[in-house]
Amino acid sequence: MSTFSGPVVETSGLRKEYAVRRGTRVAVAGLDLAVEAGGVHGFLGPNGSGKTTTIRMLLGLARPTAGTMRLFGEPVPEHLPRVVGRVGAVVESPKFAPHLSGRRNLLLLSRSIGAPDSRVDAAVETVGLTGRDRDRYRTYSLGMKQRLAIAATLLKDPALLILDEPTNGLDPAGIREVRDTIRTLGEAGTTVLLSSHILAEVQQVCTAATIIGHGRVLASGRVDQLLGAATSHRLRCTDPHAAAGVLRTAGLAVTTDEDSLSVETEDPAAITRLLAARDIWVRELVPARQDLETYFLSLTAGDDDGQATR
Ligand SMILES: Nc1ncnc2c1ncn2[C@@H]1O[C@H](COP(=O)(O)OP(=O)(O)OP(=O)(O)O)[C@@H](O)[C@H]1O
Repeated sequence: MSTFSGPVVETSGLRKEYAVRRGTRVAVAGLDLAVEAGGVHGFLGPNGSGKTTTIRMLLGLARPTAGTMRLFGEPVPEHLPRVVGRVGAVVESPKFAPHLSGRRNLLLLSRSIGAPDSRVDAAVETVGLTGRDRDRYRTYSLGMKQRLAIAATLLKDPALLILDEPTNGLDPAGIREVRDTIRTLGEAGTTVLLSSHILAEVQQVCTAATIIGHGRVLASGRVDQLLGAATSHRLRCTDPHAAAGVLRTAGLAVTTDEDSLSVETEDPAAITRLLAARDIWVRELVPARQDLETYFLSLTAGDDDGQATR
């Protein structure tokens, strides 16, 4: 095992142009990406913003026009053979034999890569297919098929797992199953790079995120830092007009909005304390935390399709 301690995935000035009939299409336009070890890193952007192209380049499936990429510190694609054993990826739906059970499919795969059969049990358990693993693949729901695809990548016990839109086409139950699997993997120490355009889903599992648009990074960092601390609180109380005066006198920033107030403070207990002392009673006090979706929309506002332009 290497003692490498830098970002697990790193790209610098990564660019990909496709020749199209009327010139050149820029799919990735100078992308600087850094994914630190451990946890789930969301790779987020609207349709056509360059996520799949970036992932394909990292995996040696497409050749960059310019820029550099590293996996575990090794330049890729040049040294991909050195690191590929540590990388699992679900980019397209893998082919499983429909008449065989999920378990049998995994056993065949694990033997083909020389992994011990015990890995199959571990993988089945991690993706939550225990109890259904002996059923035929063709009887699986889409969510189960997607989890089996993830299980297949776990057979080589990867330190980095790259998942491209793994919840695409799934119903809410399937999305939840796959999300739980991803969360389990991240908590177990696997670094997961998870591409998606469904922000609300991603927010629930990601520790860090990179948001791209037009093939460029718009924002990157820990999810809690991207969203900022919740300092804004929405307040409903018995006398909003008097409450606004009390809170402003105490030095808090207050804006009024019909029957509720918006109050800026890092200590919401102070609001209840100040108002109770003046016989004003709080009915509702809710932190108005920005969610990733709102943040994402504010960054990508005005994009028709997220595509890069020259
Ligand atoms: N083989 C190709 N030839 C020409 N253009 C391509 C090719 N592959 C991708 N593109 C274009 O590159 C841009 C980025 O596509 P890409 O699939 O990487 O985006 P994405 O962020 O993964 O989108 P989605 O969420 O829809 O999967 C798009 O404009 C797409 O049409």
